[in-house]
Amino acid sequence: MSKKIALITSGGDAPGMNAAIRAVTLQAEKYQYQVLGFIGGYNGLIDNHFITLDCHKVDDIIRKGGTILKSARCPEMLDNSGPKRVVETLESNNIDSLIVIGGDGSFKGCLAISELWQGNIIGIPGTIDNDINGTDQTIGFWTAVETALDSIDKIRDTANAFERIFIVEVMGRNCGFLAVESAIGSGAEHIVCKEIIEDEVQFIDNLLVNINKAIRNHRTDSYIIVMAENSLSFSAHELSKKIERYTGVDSKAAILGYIQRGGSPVAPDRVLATQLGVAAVEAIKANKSNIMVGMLNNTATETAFSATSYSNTYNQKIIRRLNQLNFNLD
Ligand SMILES: Nc1ncnc2c1ncn2[C@@H]1O[C@H](COP(=O)(O)OP(=O)(O)OP(=O)(O)O)[C@@H](O)[C@H]1O
Ligand SMILES: O=P(O)(O)OC[C@H]1O[C@](O)(CO)[C@@H](O)[C@@H]1O
Repeated sequence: MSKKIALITSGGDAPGMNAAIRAVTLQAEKYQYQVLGFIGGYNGLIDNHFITLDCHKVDDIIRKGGTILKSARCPEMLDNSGPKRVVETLESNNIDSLIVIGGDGSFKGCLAISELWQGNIIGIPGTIDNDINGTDQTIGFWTAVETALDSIDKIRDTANAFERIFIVEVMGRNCGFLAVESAIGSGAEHIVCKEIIEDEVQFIDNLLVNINKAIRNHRTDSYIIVMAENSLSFSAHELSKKIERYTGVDSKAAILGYIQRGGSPVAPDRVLATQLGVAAVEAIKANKSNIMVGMLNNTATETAFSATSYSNTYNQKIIRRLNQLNFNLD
């Protein structure tokens, strides 16, 4: 049966989104399904702004960062008018399926649409935060870790030269995975993320004592703390000042910011994006709806949108991961 698929990228852009767009388009062509790529996330669906995707449009985009369909946040989706206008666009174009590449916020948008529309809605997890239940990794995560490692390695050089303490803040919204893998991969001395903080005052007291001890014992020339954004009630700069006052050692903060969202996707992101793009079209072919496709333990999985939100189970997952690798949590 012929199908007409609407495709968007939504929320924070992530390296590998283009690879997923390519995979959806090529797999759809295999079945002679048509794919309309709407521009700028849900805004494109509200404004009926799209391009037709085919093998020529997705040629050579697998290695490119960003998203050829653009992405955005769309506040209108948070009240009734947004989903209603999306459905008007879907119906006026005779679309029967919608694929959304984005984070768990985007999947809440899918749920809102599903209350008004009977078509097949499939999600593909794309966000650098890796904050989605139902997949071990999200598209873009490993590229963001690589970018963070590249920066932290450079910070280490100057930190060693000046024997300084550095706080390196990474993204992640409210999730510590990006901080965890960046800290482990860079050989950082410490990590700060919400999931390991029970009592902030106590946590900071321990941190200060540990840094002081390490510095007095000359265990390392420099001391790097990888901190997830939004993990404390104060900024990375304020933390560096506290540390400097306590230890008497020069301390600096470096906020990595948006560079983590860019760049050519690394191999694991390209491969995951390709697998999930194909899986999304297969799910449509099998007449499935309201699910996100993902990979758990190298096995393709499907998770109801309602179960994709980042949850407290991740606290345990993060602590286990750090303990497994003998990472200092005190
Ligand atoms: N509760 C909701 N109901 C309807 N739509 C929503 C809801 N939450 C988010 N959306 C829609 O999804 C868009 C993207 O959500 P959000 O900004 O949370 O990013 P995300 O998809 O979680 O990705 P990332 O975390 O990588 O930025 C929002 O701008 C909004 O249009
Ligand atoms: O691009 P914006 O809207 O400033 O959003 C930034 C947020 O998006 C992300 O890059 C992806 O969710 C987060 O890590 C970060 O907190």
